[in-house]
Amino acid sequence: MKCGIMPFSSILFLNNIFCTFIAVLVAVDSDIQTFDQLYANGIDAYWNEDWKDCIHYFEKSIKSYRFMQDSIKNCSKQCSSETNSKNILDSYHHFIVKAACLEKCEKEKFGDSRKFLRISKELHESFKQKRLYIYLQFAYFRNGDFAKSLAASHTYNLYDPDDQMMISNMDYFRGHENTTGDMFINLEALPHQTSYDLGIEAYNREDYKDAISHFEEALKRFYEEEEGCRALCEGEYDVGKEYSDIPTPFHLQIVYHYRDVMECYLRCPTELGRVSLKSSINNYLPKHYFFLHSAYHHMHEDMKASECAKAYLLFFPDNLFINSFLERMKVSDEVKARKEAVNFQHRIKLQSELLKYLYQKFGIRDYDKSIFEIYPSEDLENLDILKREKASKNGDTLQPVQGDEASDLDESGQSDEDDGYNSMQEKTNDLIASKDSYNEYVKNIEQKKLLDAKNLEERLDVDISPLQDKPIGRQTIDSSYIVTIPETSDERQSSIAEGPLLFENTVMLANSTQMVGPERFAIDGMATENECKDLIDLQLTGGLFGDGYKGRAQPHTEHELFQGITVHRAAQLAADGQLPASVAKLFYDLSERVLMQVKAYFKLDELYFDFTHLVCRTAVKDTATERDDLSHPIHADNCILHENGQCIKESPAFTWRDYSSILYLNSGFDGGEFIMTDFTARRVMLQVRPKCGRLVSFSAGKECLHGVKPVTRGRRCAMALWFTQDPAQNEVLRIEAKKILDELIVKDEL
Ligand SMILES: O=C(O)CCC(=O)C(=O)O
Ligand SMILES: [Fe+2]
Repeated sequence: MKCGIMPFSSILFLNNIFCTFIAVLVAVDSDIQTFDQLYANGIDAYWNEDWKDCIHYFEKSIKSYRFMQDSIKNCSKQCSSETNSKNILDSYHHFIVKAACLEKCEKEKFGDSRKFLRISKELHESFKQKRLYIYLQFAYFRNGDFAKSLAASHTYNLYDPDDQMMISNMDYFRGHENTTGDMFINLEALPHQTSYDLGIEAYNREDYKDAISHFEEALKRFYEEEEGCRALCEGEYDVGKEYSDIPTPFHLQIVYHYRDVMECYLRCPTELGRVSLKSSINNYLPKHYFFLHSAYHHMHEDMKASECAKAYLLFFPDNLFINSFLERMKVSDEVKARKEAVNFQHRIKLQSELLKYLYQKFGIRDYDKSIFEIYPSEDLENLDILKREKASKNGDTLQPVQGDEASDLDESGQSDEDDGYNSMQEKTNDLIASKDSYNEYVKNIEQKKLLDAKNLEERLDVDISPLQDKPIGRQTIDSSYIVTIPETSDERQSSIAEGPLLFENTVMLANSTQMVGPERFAIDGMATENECKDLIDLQLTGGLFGDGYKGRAQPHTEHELFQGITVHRAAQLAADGQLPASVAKLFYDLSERVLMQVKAYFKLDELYFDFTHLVCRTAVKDTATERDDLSHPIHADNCILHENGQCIKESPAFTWRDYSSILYLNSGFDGGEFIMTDFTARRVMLQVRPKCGRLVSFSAGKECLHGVKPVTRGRRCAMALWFTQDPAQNEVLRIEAKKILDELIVKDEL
């Protein structure tokens, strides 16, 4: 027999993994066959190009393996409930009862000989590593079973995305005319992960009811699987063989075995979060509780939200966000963390302590430390990032899809079925003070806008037809009625404010009406010249090229370089002594001031940070001054602008963002005006020239399509801030940053 395997798309040879398999036995139904017989038969058939037989034997191996695993899990479950020892970790009584029970149960399932259950580590590994699918995909393919071959390739590709052979197979399938979306089946999908993924999907859709039911199901399945995983840990150890060269007196043998079993136990929670060969979802179990807490809170089931919040704290007791939730809701001590989470944590703690004790007693120092770090550090920012990751998975964030314009919008720019503006109002209604009068006001503005838009349509003297074949959002033309917010604030001082100005030295530039649309304003004087200068210095010292755009330094245009820094990074740099703490603090404080002003102006009860970014756009030297692109294409901040003019709240948009602000830090560059367009995303209706301390703020939906004109000379710096009304989206890294800064300030004061 030759050891090798062929991909169907090339004649590459892969070392035959099965050459090293050791003979083991397994029994399935009454048809007793060894695993190696099944394999050997499968492989023989493979090389004889007898695809039917090959498939038959391999499928049977998979079935047998699953049957064996399920049986062990079931026996263990059954036998655990037969013993009721209080002190499970020590009780010999418990061992004897359970061992006798297992013996009986397994005998019933597998027949007389316990050796049927033996399976070599190598073979076990190959099952775990799904290597069978490498063979199967080819056998299916040659047997003419296109869909199954695709599914087998897909299954292995998910498990080992770096495997070149499977990558080329998948390329082949994707380009094939017979391929349909429903053929991409993961034959090894884990039910608990499937539920978890559905939960995340529902959560991102803001369908919290659905999210709850998926996450609850995922949790239930997680605990069942975790129990099963531990049962397999108990079942797979071959005493005597591993330690054959060491004298193994009774107690020592038990301890050695027990050590292996406990190591295996403690790996279970991580293994259950495994999505591929190299990656596992971080903090898989705690995340269930975080999302459940948030989803229940959205559904106003605050008791359940609190129980999940407390369950989350069992893993990460210092989480500021959850702690502040419990404080805010005044949750009493009577409310306890979810029971299953308490039990889980308790058991993990006991097992870890016992294993550590064992290592210590035996002087073992070179153990795998990660075993005790199941949930090593909180990556809660990743819950935030999780969405961002999803959001930017398809490349650029918030860039409109390219294509021809084919607008099916009505004159108001709103499509019938997707009225983001109204639904955002619905969402925030209960949060807005003096709701009715405010709504009345918004309705008036909206009506006025409709009228204006209609009138403008008739009066516009510009022809947009040459732009029709260009992607929406990348080019604009000025309307003949473009409103330019003046350079100096004096002309606008008489504007009527919608909410109060909070800070001294600030002056109103323009309110919503003057900015020709709902929910927008511009204010001057939010930062002093010195503050602007310090922040620009901070940006230039600590800013990263392409920050926020996956390191792409030219995310929007090849004519400019984009650099950014977050509050968290600024705080970290200050902690490392690379920046003055006072400047990092200024960044934090100034952004805080902006939030307060936005909240006051729009009369909001609650507003949270989603993301804050200090950014500079620098014109590349000798670049064209006559540019027909934009520094930042026209977009909305919480929906995807499609070529038909619709802006849909869907991934990869940051759908939870409700308000946006830009605090400008300088002038003295060419171009770079902030612009707002009408619903076509082509006609500029409003223009603001940046300058130090000038703040522009607006709602993040499709009612505020905006962008930046090309910066043709110099550097344009600004603080961009996005806010949300959803407490679950409160930016966790910012809370971290505050912690770092507070510590630094205290140190400075000492
Ligand atoms: O810098 C500006 O004026 C606007 C930037 C912007 O709209 C964004 O980053 O989403
Ligand atoms: Fe924006």
